Amino acid sequence: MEDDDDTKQVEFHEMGLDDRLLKAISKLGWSSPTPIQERAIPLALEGKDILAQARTGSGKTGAFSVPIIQKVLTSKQTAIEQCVKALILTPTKELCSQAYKNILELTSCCSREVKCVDVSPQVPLPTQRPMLSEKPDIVVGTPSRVLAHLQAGNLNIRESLEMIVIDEADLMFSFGYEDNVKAILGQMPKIYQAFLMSATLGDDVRALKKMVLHNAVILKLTESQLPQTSQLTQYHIKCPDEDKFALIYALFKLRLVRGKTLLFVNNVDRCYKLRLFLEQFGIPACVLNSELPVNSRCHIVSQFNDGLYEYIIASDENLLIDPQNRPQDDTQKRQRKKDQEFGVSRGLDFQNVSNVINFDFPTSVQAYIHRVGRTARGDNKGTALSFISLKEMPLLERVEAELAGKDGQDTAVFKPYQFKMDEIEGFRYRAKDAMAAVTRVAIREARLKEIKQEMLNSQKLKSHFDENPRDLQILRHDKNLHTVKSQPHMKNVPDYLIPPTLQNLAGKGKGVKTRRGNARKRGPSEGQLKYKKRQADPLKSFQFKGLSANKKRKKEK
Ligand SMILES: Nc1ncnc2c1ncn2[C@@H]1O[C@H](COP(=O)(O)OP(=O)(O)OP(=O)(O)O)[C@@H](O)[C@H]1O
Repeated sequence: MEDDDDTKQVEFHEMGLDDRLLKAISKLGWSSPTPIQERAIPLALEGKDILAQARTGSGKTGAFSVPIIQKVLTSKQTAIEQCVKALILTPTKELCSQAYKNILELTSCCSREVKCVDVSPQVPLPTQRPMLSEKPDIVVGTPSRVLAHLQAGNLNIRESLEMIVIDEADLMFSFGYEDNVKAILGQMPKIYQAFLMSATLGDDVRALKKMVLHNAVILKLTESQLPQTSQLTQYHIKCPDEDKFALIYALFKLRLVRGKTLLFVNNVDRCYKLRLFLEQFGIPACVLNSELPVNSRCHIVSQFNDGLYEYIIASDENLLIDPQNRPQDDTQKRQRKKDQEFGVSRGLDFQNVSNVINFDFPTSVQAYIHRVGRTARGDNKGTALSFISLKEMPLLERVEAELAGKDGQDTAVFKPYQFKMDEIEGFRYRAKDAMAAVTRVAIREARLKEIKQEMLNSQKLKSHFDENPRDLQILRHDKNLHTVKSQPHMKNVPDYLIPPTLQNLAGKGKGVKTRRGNARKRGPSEGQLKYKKRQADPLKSFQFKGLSANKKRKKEK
């Protein structure tokens, strides 16, 4: 059954929602439902199964969370026993954490009545048993984690479960969850209400639909896969791979790219290569990839959302893996150090991202859509810029054909980014110098160093952070890795490097170094710098019961 009802806009307060839920919605600043919410919420409240396809960033999480919370609140009026009523499955831990947070926000005015837990964090199963034994109303998790709890007897849904959501449904099979989902369905009661949410409707979603839904309403929003050109501007710039580094250096230093920016590369090594390169020019960036512990990943995203970082270099390598080549058996899975339940570009709600830069062009159309969908979310505007080497051209053409074809845009999808590469010869020269320091060994060291550092942050200090959550705010993930030798002069841009046409745009005198400016401005003394550095390093500056971490370590020895 396809729903093509086209009547007037229905507002949240006309949906028969509980006042506490309406208050939380208003606290979130959601003045009106998005199109998918407007269509899905009333149908869900009627008890219909729903298959919803709507573009990335269109508010699908609210479309299933609002009716679930409403139904839980309604059932509380007559329920005698506390039980698990809804299960939300998403393919990555980050998405679990995001859905969980959204539910917490939506239940902020009824948090005593509606309990929700996220079981995705990779702690030992028994650690989560106590919270599941309280039979929370809503359980969020990845399919593998939920199944593990079901099999361990920590969770029982056979009698009580009323609703199941499969979010980012099109990823479930390609992330290898088919068997997990089947096994979970095998433990559900015969009658339940189900929601499948997806940005695309492919064969995998159709297969899931057969498995999970009964006579569902299909909400296929005929909007484009990405926001319209008035909201999202997509540029491309042709440059050989070796020029990409000089180009990004010039764009940042000349302030041609401003605001929070996500830079996508195609593998973990490239993350560190780019980070070490930028580090030499005094441009700090965080790295996000599947090797980092999940606590660090979630912390980086939340700090980025809080405005602590300007740049994140992300590799969405899981999305770029050909589904045919995903490791199938357990041995293979164990051999891969990377977290299979990781996804940077899928569904993650990075907030207020001004720019997405495809430093490396993604290897599939879907990966392009999901990366670029991290900007221009909700009703915000955004820019996407793709660097294209000659060998990446066919991929760009595929994306262009797909977006132009499906979205029916009357203008070209991509605008050429007007930039004269030959005007940045000086940047190229410096970039070459910096690249010489970014050796394979430096990259390997940086990768190892960061993993070690992040493991320490996320495990050893976890209990400290649990007790002192405010300290977590000052723990930074973008500090210099120091695996390449830094040359202080590289951090500044002398006048002669700035192309004449860009002298004004580059904000000369506002951070871009001029000769006079240098002479006048004396930096902090070495001692001041050391003190600042020490203060900025929570591992050194934390106070454990009146002792600094270092002193404590020494004392323990
Ligand atoms: N009714 C609304 N009004 C304004 N903003 C909203 C509304 N509903 C959701 N949002 C905001 O829009 C952003 C995107 O929402 P959400 O993450 O649910 O999108 P999505 O469709 O699930 O995207 P994806 O497919 O990438 O997961 C979020 O920041 C969310 O807070």
